[in-house]
Order: sequence, then C-alpha cells, then structure tokens
Amino acid sequence: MSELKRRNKSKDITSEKPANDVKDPEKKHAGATASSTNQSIPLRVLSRIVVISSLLIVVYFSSKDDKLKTFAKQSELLPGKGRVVECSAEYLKEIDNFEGCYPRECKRYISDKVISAREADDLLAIAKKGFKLGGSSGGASILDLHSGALSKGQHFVNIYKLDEAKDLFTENDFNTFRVIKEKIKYSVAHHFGVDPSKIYLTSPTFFSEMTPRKAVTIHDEYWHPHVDKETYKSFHYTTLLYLGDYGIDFKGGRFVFIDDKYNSTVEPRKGRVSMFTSGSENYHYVEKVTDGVRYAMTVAFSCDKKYEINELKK
Ligand SMILES: O=C(O)CCC(=O)C(=O)O
Ligand SMILES: [Fe+2]
Repeated sequence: MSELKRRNKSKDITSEKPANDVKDPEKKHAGATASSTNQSIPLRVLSRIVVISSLLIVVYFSSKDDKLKTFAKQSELLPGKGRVVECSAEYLKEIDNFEGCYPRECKRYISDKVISAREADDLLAIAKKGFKLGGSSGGASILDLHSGALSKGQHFVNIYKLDEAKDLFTENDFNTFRVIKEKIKYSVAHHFGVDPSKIYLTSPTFFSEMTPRKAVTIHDEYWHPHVDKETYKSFHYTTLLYLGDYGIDFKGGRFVFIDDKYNSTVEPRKGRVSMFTSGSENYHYVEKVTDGVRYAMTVAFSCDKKYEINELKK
C-alpha cells in the first residue's frame, strides 16, 4: 500500500507541476494554465479514490482476520473452557427420544485435565504401531481399533487380518484405550449433565494421522466443513483427543468451529480433549496440515444403544 501511496503522490506532483512551473512566460498563455489546472483536479480526486480504496481493502482484510478467534491456544494449560451454543432444532428433536441423554445445554468444551500427556503418549505409541502397517497414499490415514479399518494406499485393510499384526496389540494396549475412553465418557456425562450409563461408545472411533501430502482420494480430504451428526449418523457427542502439539509437531491443522459472527480455533495440544454436541450447532473443519504430522483420536458417543460398539478385548 505504501508503494501505491508513493506512486499516487508522485502522480500528484507531476500533475501540478505545469501549473506552478512558470519559468518560460512565453509558453504561459492563460488558456494553457487553465487547462493544466483543470487536469490536476480529476487527477487529485482520482489519487484520493485510489488511496481510500486501498485503505478499505486493508480494513476489509484485517476485519476478516478478526473473524477468526483463538478459543484454545496450544501454549495454555486449560483446566476447562466452554462455550454454550444454541442446540439445533433437529438435534434436540432426535435426542428427545432418548431418556437421560438430553444435554443440559449444547456446547463445546475443552479440557487439558481429563487425559495426561503421558496417557496421550501411550495412545500415540499404539496408534503409530498400527499406522506402520498401513498409511494412505494421500494426506490422511485412519486406524479404527474396533473394526480394524486401516488406511492403506488408496483403500482400507483390516489390520486384524494382516499376518504382521497378529501380536501387534497387547492386552495392555487395549486396557490403555479402555481407561482413556472411560475417562472421556465420564467427562462428557459430567459436562453435559447426562447419565453416563445412557451414552454409548459408537462407531467410528478412530485414530487419525494427517500430513501435508496431497489428497489422492476423497478420504484424504479432512478439511471440508461438516456437521458430525450428518457425517456419522450415530454420533450425539463427539470428542477429540489430541496426541500432538500444534506449532511443535506440525503446522496448520487447527480445528475450527464455524459460527455466524466469527470462527473459533482450537489449537491441538497433547492430551487436550475437545467435546461437543454433534449437531449443526457445532459446524466445523480442520485446517490443512502444512508441515509435520498431526495425530488425534476421535471418540464418539451415541444416545441410541443400538449403535453401541463392544469393548476392545484381546
Ligand atoms: O481431528 C480433528 O480435530 C477433527 C476431526 C473431525 O472433524 C472428525 O473426525 O469428524
Ligand atoms: Fe468432525
């Protein structure tokens, strides 16, 4: 912009010069002077228009930045931070069918106190063991320990059917998963005011691995805005457990809640749990990862017992 201003300024000076520069009186007939003065007025106006428009452009873009607010920073240790949002009508209508599962309020809630960094590391080690045997050819892979689904190339394989995976996961691994899942479940029940025996672990519950690699199939395109309830029918409460740190282990990859006035970002932090009602009140997306590898676990709960999945067992 300063370059624009500088150029406009120099245009102004050039346009005024003939009017003031009366060194050769012979050339300075009244008509000639009048005509250069007339010319200088529109140029001055024009230059002001250019300056004002440039200012408006700057204001527009900086106000766009204001529409993105950080809700949870990676560098802060949050005991708990929530924001209440108005439940969508469809969500309430559906959830009304399930006794004990109706939330006190719809919201998103972030806590760094539910799961420790040590527990997150233990889970990460389990996830990495699995991902070693697969990996999408595009930027996003998943591993679902319940169904066995593992991204491999452009498809999915069942990890439990791979010879190399026979003794990959130990009883201890499954116990680690179960303990963490239970802690998350009780935390959801507590923060949404629902009966813990009335929310059921549901599918898909999975580890995700996101990289800057170019997407090859639609499954690699994790950055599209979506409503979880529409993507995954059985979801009523979504939780995300982050297994790495934004800005340290990877760049990009912030989680973004899309709201009317402004969007709110959650910066992943190891052990951070984000929980929210899965209706359209919590429309969201994940920014593209631009560097490093981002690991997280999606754990979801349904109010509908028919969507309950079994505990992990050896
Ligand atoms: O990993 C995340 O932060 C969010 C993933 C997500 O939106 C989903 O699994 O539905
Ligand atoms: Fe989602």
